[in-house]
Amino acid sequence: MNGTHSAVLSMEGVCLSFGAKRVLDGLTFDVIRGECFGFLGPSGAGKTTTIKLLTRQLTADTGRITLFGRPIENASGADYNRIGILSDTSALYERLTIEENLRLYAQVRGRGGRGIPALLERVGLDRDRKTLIKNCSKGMRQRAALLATLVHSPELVFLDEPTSGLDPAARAEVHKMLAELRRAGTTVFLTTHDMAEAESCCDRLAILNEGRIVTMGTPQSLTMEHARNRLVVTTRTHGVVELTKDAASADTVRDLLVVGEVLSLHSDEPNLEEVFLELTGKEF
Ligand SMILES: Nc1ncnc2c1ncn2[C@@H]1O[C@H](COP(=O)(O)OP(=O)(O)OP(=O)(O)O)[C@@H](O)[C@H]1O
Repeated sequence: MNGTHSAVLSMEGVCLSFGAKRVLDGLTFDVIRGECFGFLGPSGAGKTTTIKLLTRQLTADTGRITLFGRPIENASGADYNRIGILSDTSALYERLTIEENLRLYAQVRGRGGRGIPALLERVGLDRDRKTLIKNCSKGMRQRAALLATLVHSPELVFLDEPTSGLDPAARAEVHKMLAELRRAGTTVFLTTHDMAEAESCCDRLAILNEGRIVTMGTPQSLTMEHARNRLVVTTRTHGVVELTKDAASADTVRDLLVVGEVLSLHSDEPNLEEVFLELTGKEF
Protein backbone atom coordinates (compact mmCIF):
# COMPACT_ATOMS: atom_id res chain seq x y z
CA MET A 1 0.00 0.00 0.00
CA ASN A 2 1.52 3.27 -0.99
CA GLY A 3 -1.23 5.91 -0.85
CA THR A 4 -0.60 8.82 1.42
CA HIS A 5 -4.08 10.38 1.68
CA SER A 6 -5.34 8.04 4.40
CA ALA A 7 -1.92 7.22 5.84
CA VAL A 8 -1.60 8.43 9.42
CA LEU A 9 2.07 7.64 9.36
CA SER A 10 4.53 6.30 6.87
CA MET A 11 8.15 5.32 6.60
CA GLU A 12 10.07 5.26 3.37
CA GLY A 13 13.53 3.76 3.09
CA VAL A 14 14.33 4.40 6.74
CA CYS A 15 17.74 3.25 7.99
CA LEU A 16 19.29 3.54 11.42
CA SER A 17 22.56 2.26 12.84
CA PHE A 18 23.87 2.19 16.37
CA GLY A 19 27.60 2.53 15.86
CA ALA A 20 28.61 -0.02 13.25
CA LYS A 21 25.45 -2.05 13.73
CA ARG A 22 22.65 -1.43 11.23
CA VAL A 23 19.45 -1.92 13.20
CA LEU A 24 16.86 -0.74 10.64
CA ASP A 25 17.54 -1.31 6.99
CA GLY A 26 15.28 0.44 4.50
CA LEU A 27 11.93 0.27 6.30
CA THR A 28 9.00 1.22 4.09
CA PHE A 29 5.36 1.00 5.17
CA ASP A 30 2.19 3.04 5.71
CA VAL A 31 -0.26 2.86 8.58
CA ILE A 32 -3.77 3.69 7.45
CA ARG A 33 -6.23 5.73 9.49
CA GLY A 34 -8.38 3.55 11.72
CA GLU A 35 -6.45 0.31 11.28
CA CYS A 36 -4.72 -1.81 13.89
CA PHE A 37 -1.27 -2.39 12.38
CA GLY A 38 0.67 -5.24 13.97
CA PHE A 39 4.44 -5.01 13.93
CA LEU A 40 5.93 -8.43 14.62
CA GLY A 41 9.44 -9.70 14.79
CA PRO A 42 11.83 -11.72 16.92
CA SER A 43 13.60 -10.14 19.85
CA GLY A 44 16.09 -7.55 18.65
CA ALA A 45 14.47 -7.19 15.20
CA GLY A 46 14.05 -3.43 15.70
CA LYS A 47 10.38 -3.02 16.75
CA THR A 48 10.94 -0.72 19.72
CA THR A 49 13.54 1.24 17.77
CA THR A 50 10.91 1.80 15.05
CA ILE A 51 8.42 3.12 17.63
CA LYS A 52 11.14 5.42 18.97
CA LEU A 53 11.68 6.83 15.48
CA LEU A 54 7.96 7.27 14.92
CA THR A 55 7.63 9.12 18.21
CA ARG A 56 10.82 11.14 17.68
CA GLN A 57 12.72 9.67 20.57
CA LEU A 58 15.33 8.82 17.92
CA THR A 59 16.20 10.30 14.52
CA ALA A 60 16.73 8.19 11.39
CA ASP A 61 20.06 8.24 9.55
CA THR A 62 18.32 8.23 6.16
CA GLY A 63 14.81 7.90 4.74
CA ARG A 64 11.52 9.76 5.23
CA ILE A 65 9.02 9.53 8.04
CA THR A 66 5.64 11.21 7.72
CA LEU A 67 3.27 11.76 10.62
CA PHE A 68 -0.28 13.01 10.01
CA GLY A 69 0.75 13.86 6.45
CA ARG A 70 3.78 16.01 7.32
CA PRO A 71 7.48 15.21 7.58
CA ILE A 72 8.11 14.16 11.16
CA GLU A 73 10.73 16.91 11.54
CA ASN A 74 7.87 19.42 11.26
CA ALA A 75 5.59 17.72 13.79
CA SER A 76 4.29 20.16 16.36
CA GLY A 77 3.33 19.84 20.01
CA ALA A 78 -0.28 19.72 18.83
CA ASP A 79 0.59 16.70 16.65
CA TYR A 80 2.09 14.94 19.67
CA ASN A 81 -1.10 15.53 21.58
CA ARG A 82 -2.83 13.41 18.93
CA ILE A 83 -0.63 10.45 19.92
CA GLY A 84 -0.55 8.04 22.86
CA ILE A 85 2.42 5.81 23.69
CA LEU A 86 2.42 2.73 25.89
CA SER A 87 5.84 1.18 26.40
CA ASP A 88 7.36 -1.10 29.00
CA THR A 89 8.77 2.01 30.62
CA SER A 90 5.37 3.76 30.83
CA ALA A 91 5.45 5.11 34.36
CA LEU A 92 2.65 5.09 36.87
CA TYR A 93 3.22 6.64 40.27
CA GLU A 94 3.27 3.81 42.80
CA ARG A 95 2.03 5.90 45.71
CA LEU A 96 -0.88 7.41 43.82
CA THR A 97 -4.17 5.68 43.13
CA ILE A 98 -5.22 4.61 39.66
CA GLU A 99 -7.54 7.61 39.41
CA GLU A 100 -4.91 10.07 40.68
CA ASN A 101 -2.47 8.77 38.08
CA LEU A 102 -5.02 9.27 35.32
CA ARG A 103 -5.79 12.81 36.50
CA LEU A 104 -2.09 13.58 36.48
CA TYR A 105 -1.67 12.25 32.94
CA ALA A 106 -4.72 14.23 31.79
CA GLN A 107 -3.25 17.37 33.33
CA VAL A 108 0.10 16.82 31.60
CA ARG A 109 -1.81 16.53 28.32
CA GLY A 110 -3.67 19.77 29.08
CA ARG A 111 -6.97 18.01 29.62
CA GLY A 112 -9.49 18.12 32.44
CA GLY A 113 -10.38 14.87 34.15
CA ARG A 114 -14.06 14.81 33.19
CA GLY A 115 -13.79 11.74 30.98
CA ILE A 116 -11.88 9.68 33.56
CA PRO A 117 -14.82 8.05 35.40
CA ALA A 118 -16.25 6.86 32.06
CA LEU A 119 -12.85 5.50 30.98
CA LEU A 120 -12.48 3.62 34.28
CA GLU A 121 -15.93 2.19 33.93
CA ARG A 122 -15.33 1.06 30.36
CA VAL A 123 -12.44 -1.16 31.39
CA GLY A 124 -13.93 -2.35 34.66
CA LEU A 125 -11.54 -0.41 36.88
CA ASP A 126 -14.12 1.95 38.41
CA ARG A 127 -14.38 -0.04 41.63
CA ASP A 128 -10.58 -0.09 41.94
CA ARG A 129 -10.06 3.56 41.13
CA LYS A 130 -8.91 4.35 44.67
CA THR A 131 -6.39 1.48 44.77
CA LEU A 132 -2.77 2.57 45.04
CA ILE A 133 -0.71 1.43 42.05
CA LYS A 134 1.68 -0.37 44.40
CA ASN A 135 -1.24 -2.57 45.50
CA CYS A 136 -2.46 -3.35 41.97
CA SER A 137 -2.02 -6.68 40.18
CA LYS A 138 0.05 -6.71 37.00
CA GLY A 139 -3.12 -6.86 34.90
CA MET A 140 -4.68 -3.88 36.71
CA ARG A 141 -1.47 -1.90 36.30
CA GLN A 142 -1.36 -2.61 32.60
CA ARG A 143 -4.98 -1.59 32.12
CA ALA A 144 -4.30 1.58 34.14
CA ALA A 145 -1.19 2.30 32.03
CA LEU A 146 -3.25 1.81 28.88
CA LEU A 147 -5.87 4.23 30.19
CA ALA A 148 -3.14 6.75 30.97
CA THR A 149 -2.14 6.43 27.30
CA LEU A 150 -5.74 7.13 26.23
CA VAL A 151 -6.70 9.85 28.69
CA HIS A 152 -6.41 12.60 26.05
CA SER A 153 -8.34 10.63 23.38
CA PRO A 154 -5.40 10.21 20.97
CA GLU A 155 -6.09 9.43 17.30
CA LEU A 156 -3.01 7.23 17.06
CA VAL A 157 -1.63 4.98 19.77
CA PHE A 158 1.64 3.06 19.90
CA LEU A 159 1.38 -0.04 22.04
CA ASP A 160 4.70 -1.77 22.59
CA GLU A 161 3.95 -5.32 23.75
CA PRO A 162 0.88 -4.36 25.80
CA THR A 163 0.16 -7.92 26.94
CA SER A 164 3.69 -9.07 27.65
CA GLY A 165 3.85 -11.01 30.91
CA LEU A 166 0.10 -10.91 31.56
CA ASP A 167 -1.97 -13.95 32.49
CA PRO A 168 -4.73 -15.03 30.06
CA ALA A 169 -7.50 -13.17 31.95
CA ALA A 170 -5.54 -9.89 32.05
CA ARG A 171 -4.58 -10.37 28.41
CA ALA A 172 -8.25 -10.80 27.51
CA GLU A 173 -9.02 -7.49 29.28
CA VAL A 174 -6.39 -5.70 27.22
CA HIS A 175 -7.77 -7.34 24.07
CA LYS A 176 -11.21 -5.99 24.96
CA MET A 177 -9.71 -2.52 25.21
CA LEU A 178 -8.03 -3.00 21.84
CA ALA A 179 -11.32 -4.05 20.29
CA GLU A 180 -12.95 -0.90 21.70
CA LEU A 181 -10.21 1.28 20.25
CA ARG A 182 -10.76 -0.34 16.88
CA ARG A 183 -14.50 0.24 17.08
CA ALA A 184 -13.87 3.88 17.98
CA GLY A 185 -11.70 4.28 14.86
CA THR A 186 -8.44 4.90 16.76
CA THR A 187 -5.36 3.97 14.73
CA VAL A 188 -3.20 1.47 16.61
CA PHE A 189 0.44 0.54 16.02
CA LEU A 190 0.95 -2.64 18.02
CA THR A 191 4.03 -4.71 18.64
CA THR A 192 3.56 -8.17 20.04
CA HIS A 193 5.18 -11.58 20.32
CA ASP A 194 1.77 -13.21 20.57
CA MET A 195 0.72 -14.56 17.19
CA ALA A 196 -2.86 -15.30 18.26
CA GLU A 197 -3.14 -11.70 19.44
CA ALA A 198 -1.74 -10.44 16.13
CA GLU A 199 -4.18 -12.58 14.19
CA SER A 200 -7.26 -11.59 16.15
CA CYS A 201 -6.52 -7.92 16.92
CA CYS A 202 -4.80 -6.63 13.77
CA ASP A 203 -6.13 -5.60 10.38
CA ARG A 204 -2.66 -5.81 8.82
CA LEU A 205 0.69 -7.15 9.93
CA ALA A 206 4.30 -6.53 9.03
CA ILE A 207 6.96 -9.06 10.03
CA LEU A 208 10.33 -7.52 10.74
CA ASN A 209 13.54 -9.51 10.78
CA GLU A 210 16.99 -8.04 11.38
CA GLY A 211 15.75 -4.54 10.59
CA ARG A 212 13.93 -5.45 7.37
CA ILE A 213 10.27 -6.06 6.67
CA VAL A 214 10.09 -9.57 5.27
CA THR A 215 6.35 -9.63 4.62
CA MET A 216 3.28 -7.46 5.09
CA GLY A 217 -0.46 -7.99 4.62
CA THR A 218 -3.64 -9.07 6.34
CA PRO A 219 -3.25 -12.04 8.70
CA GLN A 220 -5.22 -14.13 6.24
CA SER A 221 -3.16 -13.07 3.22
CA LEU A 222 0.08 -13.92 5.02
CA THR A 223 -1.04 -17.44 5.77
CA MET A 224 -2.51 -17.88 2.28
CA GLU A 225 0.71 -16.62 0.70
CA HIS A 226 2.59 -19.36 2.48
CA ALA A 227 0.01 -22.03 1.83
CA ARG A 228 1.40 -25.41 1.03
CA ASN A 229 0.47 -27.30 -2.07
CA ARG A 230 -1.35 -29.91 -0.04
CA LEU A 231 -4.87 -31.22 0.50
CA VAL A 232 -5.54 -33.39 3.52
CA VAL A 233 -8.41 -35.86 3.25
CA THR A 234 -9.51 -37.84 6.27
CA THR A 235 -11.22 -40.99 5.06
CA ARG A 236 -13.49 -43.55 6.69
CA THR A 237 -11.32 -46.62 6.05
CA HIS A 238 -7.95 -45.43 4.63
CA GLY A 239 -6.95 -42.96 7.35
CA VAL A 240 -5.51 -39.60 6.36
CA VAL A 241 -4.68 -39.20 2.67
CA GLU A 242 -2.45 -36.33 1.57
CA LEU A 243 -2.81 -35.05 -1.98
CA THR A 244 -1.21 -32.29 -3.99
CA LYS A 245 -3.47 -29.49 -5.23
CA ASP A 246 -3.56 -30.47 -8.88
CA ALA A 247 -5.86 -31.86 -11.53
CA ALA A 248 -4.74 -35.43 -10.88
CA SER A 249 -6.02 -35.22 -7.31
CA ALA A 250 -9.46 -34.13 -8.48
CA ASP A 251 -10.30 -37.68 -9.64
CA THR A 252 -9.10 -39.21 -6.37
CA VAL A 253 -11.16 -36.76 -4.32
CA ARG A 254 -14.22 -37.36 -6.50
CA ASP A 255 -13.87 -41.14 -6.23
CA LEU A 256 -13.56 -40.91 -2.44
CA LEU A 257 -16.60 -38.62 -2.24
CA VAL A 258 -18.71 -40.89 -4.45
CA VAL A 259 -18.18 -43.93 -2.19
CA GLY A 260 -18.82 -41.91 0.96
CA GLU A 261 -15.24 -42.26 2.20
CA VAL A 262 -14.57 -38.58 2.97
CA LEU A 263 -14.90 -37.54 6.60
CA SER A 264 -13.11 -34.22 6.16
CA LEU A 265 -11.24 -32.39 3.43
CA HIS A 266 -9.08 -29.37 3.98
CA SER A 267 -6.32 -27.35 2.50
CA ASP A 268 -3.21 -27.46 4.68
CA GLU A 269 -2.55 -23.76 5.42
CA PRO A 270 0.19 -22.85 7.86
CA ASN A 271 -0.77 -20.78 10.88
CA LEU A 272 0.79 -17.40 11.59
CA GLU A 273 3.35 -18.93 13.97
CA GLU A 274 4.59 -21.22 11.22
CA VAL A 275 4.79 -18.33 8.75
CA PHE A 276 6.73 -16.30 11.30
CA LEU A 277 9.17 -19.16 11.93
CA GLU A 278 9.59 -19.81 8.23
CA LEU A 279 10.39 -16.15 7.48
CA THR A 280 12.57 -15.35 10.46
CA GLY A 281 13.97 -18.73 11.37
CA LYS A 282 13.47 -17.73 14.99
CA GLU A 283 11.15 -18.45 17.88
CA PHE A 284 9.23 -15.45 19.16
N1 LIG B 1 20.47 2.70 22.35
C1 LIG B 1 20.95 1.64 21.73
N2 LIG B 1 22.29 1.51 21.51
C2 LIG B 1 22.79 0.44 20.87
N3 LIG B 1 22.04 -0.58 20.41
C3 LIG B 1 20.72 -0.53 20.61
C4 LIG B 1 20.10 0.58 21.29
N4 LIG B 1 18.76 0.36 21.32
C5 LIG B 1 18.55 -0.83 20.71
N5 LIG B 1 19.71 -1.35 20.28
C6 LIG B 1 19.89 -2.61 19.53
O1 LIG B 1 19.05 -2.52 18.39
C7 LIG B 1 18.47 -3.78 18.08
C8 LIG B 1 16.97 -3.65 18.00
O2 LIG B 1 16.46 -3.40 19.31
P1 LIG B 1 14.91 -3.21 19.59
O3 LIG B 1 14.78 -2.91 21.04
O4 LIG B 1 14.36 -2.25 18.62
O5 LIG B 1 14.36 -4.67 19.27
P2 LIG B 1 12.89 -5.26 19.47
O6 LIG B 1 12.50 -5.84 18.16
O7 LIG B 1 12.00 -4.23 20.06
O8 LIG B 1 13.17 -6.43 20.51
P3 LIG B 1 12.23 -7.02 21.71
O9 LIG B 1 11.16 -7.82 21.03
O10 LIG B 1 13.17 -7.89 22.47
O11 LIG B 1 11.69 -5.86 22.49
C9 LIG B 1 18.97 -4.74 19.15
O12 LIG B 1 20.08 -5.43 18.65
C10 LIG B 1 19.38 -3.84 20.28
O13 LIG B 1 20.40 -4.42 21.04
